[in-house]
Amino acid sequence: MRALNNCPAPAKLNLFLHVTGRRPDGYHLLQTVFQLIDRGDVLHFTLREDDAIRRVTDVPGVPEQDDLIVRAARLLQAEVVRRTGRAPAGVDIAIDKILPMGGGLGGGSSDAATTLMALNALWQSGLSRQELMDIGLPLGADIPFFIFGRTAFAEGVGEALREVDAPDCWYVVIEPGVSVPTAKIFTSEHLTRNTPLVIMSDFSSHYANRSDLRGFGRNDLQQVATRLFPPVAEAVEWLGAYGDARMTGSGACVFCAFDGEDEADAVLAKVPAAWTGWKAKALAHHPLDAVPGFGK
Ligand SMILES: C[C@](O)(CO)[C@H](O)COP(=O)(O)OP(=O)(O)OC[C@H]1O[C@@H](n2ccc(N)nc2=O)[C@H](O)[C@@H]1O
Ligand SMILES: Nc1ncnc2c1ncn2[C@@H]1O[C@H](COP(=O)(O)OP(=O)(O)OP(=O)(O)O)[C@@H](O)[C@H]1O
Repeated sequence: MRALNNCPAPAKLNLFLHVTGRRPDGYHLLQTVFQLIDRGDVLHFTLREDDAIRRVTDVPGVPEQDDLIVRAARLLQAEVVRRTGRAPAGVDIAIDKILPMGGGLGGGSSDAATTLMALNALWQSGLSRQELMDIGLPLGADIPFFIFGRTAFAEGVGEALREVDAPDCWYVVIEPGVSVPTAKIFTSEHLTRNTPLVIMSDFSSHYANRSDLRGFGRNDLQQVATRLFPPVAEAVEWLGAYGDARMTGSGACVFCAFDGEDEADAVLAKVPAAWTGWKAKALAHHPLDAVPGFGK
């Protein structure tokens, strides 16, 4: 096998996100539910004759050497060298980037996760899912989730994952047109860091017969982000007229759940022209999950 084309890197939504503490290294302890959705970037991998790792698509604002895709590929390549004493073939990586950066949709993390899974298959390196998750975590707190590949209740900094059921619903997502730097939100003096712990079954029982999150949890980062980025506040207020609108991750995107596609379409038709809006369906599994060799 010389190439793997059309590898999906789906986005995630944080259905709720509680900040429950802070570690001595400054990272925050979270409780969240990660939901995969059927919208994302698409990556293409072609092996090279030499051992170079190259991103062959220009991504505005992200130099090749800083790209999480390239950094993830290098880490896996180094791990293969450590295990076998031989460098695997280099790779050209192309990306169809559609997810906004600093959108809270986990785009960069998902790209990196797909890279680790695809190269594990192309190089036949045989690493387990857990080993790939361990390689990814230092690059981004959301990477282990994308490799885990199921709707997940997450704790720690997002790396302690348990599969959980969530409704098979539709989401309307609004991109308010700003990019939110995650670190700026977490370092704010206004961030509350002491939300009481919930237990996973609280979430499951709340969600048993409904798609609406109303009454369960919140996104603790939202208060800080809406204060710093007024367009995020405007999007929450606008979408909030149709249901429980919440921010995902550290923002900027805002989402709301709907039982049916028709309801989502009706709201989407009204999104003000100044914003980008789209719908997506909840995914219970990562689309690469069903492909053999991507992690075992
Ligand atoms: C907030 C979430 O979107 C929830 O899904 C993610 O945990 C953020 O993940 P991410 O964008 O991949 O962020 P990272 O690159 O890991 O971290 C960026 C910065 O955010 C802060 N950060 C991030 C995650 C976390 N649990 N605590 C933190 O304090 C740290 O200052 C870190 O330097
Ligand atoms: N392949 C990549 N795609 C997007 N961003 C990347 C990539 N590689 C590095 N980055 C950097 O990571 C930053 C965060 O991008 P990303 O799209 O993951 O944010 P996000 O959706 O807010 O993520 P999260 O929900 O994890 O906070 C970008 O601003 C960019 O500088």
